Amino acid sequence: MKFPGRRKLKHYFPVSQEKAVLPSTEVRPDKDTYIVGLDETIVDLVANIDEAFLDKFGIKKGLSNLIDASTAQQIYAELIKNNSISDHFAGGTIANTIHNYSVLADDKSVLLGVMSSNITLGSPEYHYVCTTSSKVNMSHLQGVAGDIGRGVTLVTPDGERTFAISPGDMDELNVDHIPEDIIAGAASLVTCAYPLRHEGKPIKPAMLKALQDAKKHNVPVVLTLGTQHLVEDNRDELLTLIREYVTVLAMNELEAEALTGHKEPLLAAESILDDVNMVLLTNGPEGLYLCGHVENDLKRETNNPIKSGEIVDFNRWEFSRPMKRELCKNSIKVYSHIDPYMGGPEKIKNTNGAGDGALSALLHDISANHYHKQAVPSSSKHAAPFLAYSSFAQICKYSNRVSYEILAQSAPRLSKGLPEREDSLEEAYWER
Ligand SMILES: Nc1ncnc2c1ncn2[C@@H]1O[C@H](COP(=O)(O)OP(=O)(O)O)[C@@H](O)[C@H]1O
Ligand SMILES: Nc1nc2c(ncn2[C@@H]2O[C@H](COP(=O)(O)O)[C@@H](O)[C@H]2O)c(=O)[nH]1
Repeated sequence: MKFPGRRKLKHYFPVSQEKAVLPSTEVRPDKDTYIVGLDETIVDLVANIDEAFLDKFGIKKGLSNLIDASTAQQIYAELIKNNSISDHFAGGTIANTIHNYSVLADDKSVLLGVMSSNITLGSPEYHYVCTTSSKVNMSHLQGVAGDIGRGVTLVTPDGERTFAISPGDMDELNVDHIPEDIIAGAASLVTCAYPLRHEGKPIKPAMLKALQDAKKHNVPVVLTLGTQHLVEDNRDELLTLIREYVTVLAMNELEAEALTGHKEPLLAAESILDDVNMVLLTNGPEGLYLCGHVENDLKRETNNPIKSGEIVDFNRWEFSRPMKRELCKNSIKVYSHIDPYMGGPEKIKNTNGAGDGALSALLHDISANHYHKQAVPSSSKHAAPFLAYSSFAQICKYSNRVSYEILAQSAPRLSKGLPEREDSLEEAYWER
C-alpha cells in the first residue's frame, strides 16, 4: 500500500469566513427584520357601477358592507350581465398593507390568515397568490376547504369605493395557526378591527392570541379600524382592546369620529392619544395627521410653517421622533399634518387602499428603526427608546407620498417601490 504521505498542519486552518446564506423566503425570527400581518383573506373584484346599484342592494356608500351568499350571487350575476367587473386583485386591508410594506422596504413580511387548500388555475384564489409580493411569506397560512372572502369593490363615478364582502371561509383562522415565535421576532404586528364583527368565528380568538403574543414579547401592535359602522357597532369592545394591546392606531376621519365623537381630526387624535402611543389619521383630500408622544427633553421644533386649528400651533414639535408614553418621564403630545402630495393625482378613478398605503409607509419607518437598532445599537439614534426611525414630519411626507402612488395607479397594492428621486423635484434639491 502506498503511504498517504505527510501533511503539514499549517495548511489546515479553520475557515473564518461565514458560509454564504442562501436566499430564503422563510423568516428567521432572531436575524431578520420583518412584520407580521393578520387578516381576513379577501380577493377584490373591482366593478364600476352607479349610485342606483348601491341603493338596489341596500349597500352603504363608502363603507365595507357584509353580505350573505344569496345577495352576493345576485350582485355578481348583475355585474356579469352588465359586463362591469374590470378585474380581480388580492385585497384585505392588512394583506394590502404588508404587501405594500414588502414592496417599499424590499423586505419580508408574514401573512397570517386562511387560504383554500385546493387552488385551481384562474380562480380568485389563484389571482390572490399571483398578485401578492413574493416577499410576503404565506407559509403560515391555514388551509381551508372553502373559498377565501370575495370583496366586491363597487366604484361609483366620483371615484369612491364601497365594499360588499361575502366572507366564505375567511374567518376560519384558528389559534393553532398563530405562531408565537414568528410574532415574538417581528418589528411589529399589524391587524384590523374587522374580525370583531364576526362573533363566534375562530378568527376572533386567533386575533386575540396574536395580540397577547405581541404584548408578551414587547412587539408594537398596529391596529387599523377598518370602516365607520364597524367602529360604531363595536365601540366599547374596541376601546378595551385598544387600551390593552395597541401601540399605533390607524383610521380615517369617519372612523375617528365614530370612536371619539369628535368630527375635528385634531381633537379626535388628541383624545385617542390618551389610550395609545401613536395615531395615523387620514383625512381624504385634506391630507393626513400623524400624532404621538415624546419625552419633553427630547422634543424638536419644526422649521416648517406653524399651523393652528382646534389646537394652537399644533405642529410645533413635529420634528420630534415618536416614543412610547410609558417610557417618558414627562411626555408631551406631538401633532403633525400634511396636505396631499402635489395636491393628489390629477384624476382619481378609485380611492381604494389609499389609507392602507399611508400605513405601510409608517410600518416601514418603524421597521427601519428596529433594523438600525439591531445593526448599530450604540448609535445616537437609539439614545432613547424611540418607536420610529424618522420624525413625525418626515413620516407624514412618506405616508402621503405612498397614498398618492396608490391613487395614481388606481389599485390598492403597489406594483413597484417609490422612485429614489422624485421627478417632480428640481435637480438642485438632490444636490443639497
Ligand atoms: N381626493 C383626494 N385628493 C388628494 N389626496 C387624497 C384624496 N383622497 C385621499 N387622498 C390621499 O390619500 C390618503 C388616504 O386617504 P383616505 O381616503 O383618508 O383613506 P381611507 O382609504 O382609509 O379612507 C389621504 O391622507 C391623502 O393623502
Ligand atoms: N380584512 C378585511 N378587509 C376588508 C374588508 N372590507 C374591505 N376590506 C379591504 O379594504 C381594502 C381597501 O382599504 P381602504 O384603505 O380603501 O379602506 C380592500 O382591498 C378590501 O379588500 C373586511 O371586511 N375585512
